[in-house]
Amino acid sequence: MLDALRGVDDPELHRSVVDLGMVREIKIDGTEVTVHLALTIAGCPLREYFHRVVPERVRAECPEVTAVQVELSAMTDEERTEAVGGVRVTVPRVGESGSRTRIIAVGSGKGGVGKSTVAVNLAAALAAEGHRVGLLDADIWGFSVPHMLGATGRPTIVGDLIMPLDAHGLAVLSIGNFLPEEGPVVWRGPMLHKALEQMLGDVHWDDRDYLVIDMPPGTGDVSISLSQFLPNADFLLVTTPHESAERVALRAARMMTKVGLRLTGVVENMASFVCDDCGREHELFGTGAGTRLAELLDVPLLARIPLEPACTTTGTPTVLAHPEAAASLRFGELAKTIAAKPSLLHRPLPLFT
Ligand SMILES: Nc1ncnc2c1ncn2[C@@H]1O[C@H](COP(=O)(O)OP(=O)(O)OP(=O)(O)O)[C@@H](O)[C@H]1O
Repeated sequence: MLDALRGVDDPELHRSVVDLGMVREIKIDGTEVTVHLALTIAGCPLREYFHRVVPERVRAECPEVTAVQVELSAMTDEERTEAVGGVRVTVPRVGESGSRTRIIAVGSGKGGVGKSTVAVNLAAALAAEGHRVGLLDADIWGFSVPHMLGATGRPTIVGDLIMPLDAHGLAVLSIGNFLPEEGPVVWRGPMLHKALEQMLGDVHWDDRDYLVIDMPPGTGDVSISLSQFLPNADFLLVTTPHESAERVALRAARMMTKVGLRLTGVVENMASFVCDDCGREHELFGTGAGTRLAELLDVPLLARIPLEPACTTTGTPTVLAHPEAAASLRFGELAKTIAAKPSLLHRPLPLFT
């Protein structure tokens, strides 16, 4: 019976209820079974999940069982600390040596060029390729990821570990999940540094394959902190074809090298418009900006994403809502390009060092 329960995972901690020490008692009375589980938090929103999954699992493993009762209680503080402590030990923190999570930081010079759109769709496209992906919205002042993914709830906290939200198969966390809807963020450098440290270290990212980070535009305290926490991050710079965006992106790239971030490649967003009727691609805002910027920075132009009216849809990333759209196909190619290169160009920009 214990073996049957080994197949039941705590959906937040992603560990078997047996390994987490949640199984308190198993009573067998003929062909009827009662399982008592101690949950990590009282009033756990996952009660319904356990009432459904435990009987399913037991019946699948032991077909002779005719009835399964599930009783739930809550762990004590000490028991919870021990259970969560076990999770921490086996899962290295993101950015620590031993963590196999590849960090993809998505930044831009100017705001509004589609950095969050690229981060969200890249994360979803990587997940669609079968990778386990986390998405951290570090755009402290302009967070938009909760809205874009419909992940506006509050995260659960187990012991001192924060559980990211689940949205479309992505583990997601934004500063917006801790703040009132329209609340302002008035944080100075040291507070920001601490908040970011917590969002990387105290969140149960669970050894994901990728953690995509939506950075704030430009460079500043957040970029400096992240360069310290995550020196091996792959950094993608998003720009649009507009000359002004290109200039600002170039300046941002220079500043990034000064804080030690390493640029991996350029993504040109809103690069063109693909006509539904004739299928032709029109360069509405001029050509060559992404290529020029990539050449100047001596990094590859990783993708050119066309304008996509459906990109404004909120709640579901375009790659999932409209997988056939031209932009979605390019996001898919971008995900493949990134996944195909286990370690992209980890080196300082030659021009500016
Ligand atoms: N390829 C695209 N086609 C059409 N609309 C797009 C595209 N990319 C982004 N957008 C739209 O442009 C607006 C700005 O995008 P987004 O919020 O991703 O930019 P950002 O660079 O993250 O901005 P900020 O720095 O202010 O957070 C959004 O309304 C988004 O839906």
